[in-house]
Amino acid sequence: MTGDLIAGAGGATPAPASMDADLVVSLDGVGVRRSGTALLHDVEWRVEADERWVVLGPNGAGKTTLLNLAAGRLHPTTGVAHVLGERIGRTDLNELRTRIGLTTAALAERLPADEKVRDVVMTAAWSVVGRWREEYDPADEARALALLDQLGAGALADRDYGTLSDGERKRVQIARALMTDPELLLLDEPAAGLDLGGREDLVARLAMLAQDPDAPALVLVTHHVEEIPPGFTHAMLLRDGAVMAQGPLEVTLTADNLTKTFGLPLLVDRTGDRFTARAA
Ligand SMILES: Nc1ncnc2c1ncn2[C@@H]1O[C@H](COP(=O)(O)OP(=O)(O)OP(=O)(O)O)[C@@H](O)[C@H]1O
Repeated sequence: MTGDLIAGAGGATPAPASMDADLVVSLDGVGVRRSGTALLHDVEWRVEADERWVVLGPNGAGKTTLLNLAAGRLHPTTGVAHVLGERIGRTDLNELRTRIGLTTAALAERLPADEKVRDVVMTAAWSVVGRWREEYDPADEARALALLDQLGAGALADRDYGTLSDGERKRVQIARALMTDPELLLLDEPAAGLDLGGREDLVARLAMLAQDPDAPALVLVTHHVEEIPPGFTHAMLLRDGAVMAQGPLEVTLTADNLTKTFGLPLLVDRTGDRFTARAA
């Protein structure tokens, strides 16, 4: 992967003068409530353009809710959320969303099985799924093919999306999320359901993206420390909608913090730039 295709974090809309222009996500005392339940409470979070964050926590911790906030798909119930310099609730979210790449299981389900892989990627330029009558520039097609190449999926460009393996689909989904040259890339459990080979291949590709200085700011949600790609810089640990710990990876991903987050005694080991965790 070369990263040539990924522009830096320059934005179409400048951040308000009071905000640090390098701040991609800024949450101040953010809470989200649904049906009387707090899905997130009192979250303080700053993501800078050159940071690569992993969000870890058990089922139901609020990880997807946090990602949806960062994607501008959800309004905070309390507190203030800025994404790419825009205040959520006071901005045109459709415009903002074109500046954010997002992969989630729910979005993946909407991709048509009979669509050519190259079109699955290219249609992101129009924020649509399923090619219809949109006019595509040859440059769009070239970009889609180059992104597929970059993700190791170039040979799949003319296949029907529905014929791909889970691992191949994940790579195509990431290429699609990068199509609009986003300033922020959000990945919700990209390695879920992959076998060991598929996971390691994806981790290696995400590591290349993470280490590319021209890549967008990255936020990756996972349940497993084994899935943290080398090059990720920060971690946010969530439990029951509350932040248990956050900060630079090497000081945040401790046995104590993971034990607190997952609610059982855990040991964490680091080998080179990879992590493993197991019950103590
Ligand atoms: N609209 C809603 N109304 C009520 N509760 C909700 C709503 N949406 C989510 N929740 C609950 O909020 C909690 C956090 O959900 P969220 O999907 O953010 O967790 P998660 O950390 O991503 O979980 P998982 O790892 O299982 O995907 C869960 O208990 C979920 O059931």
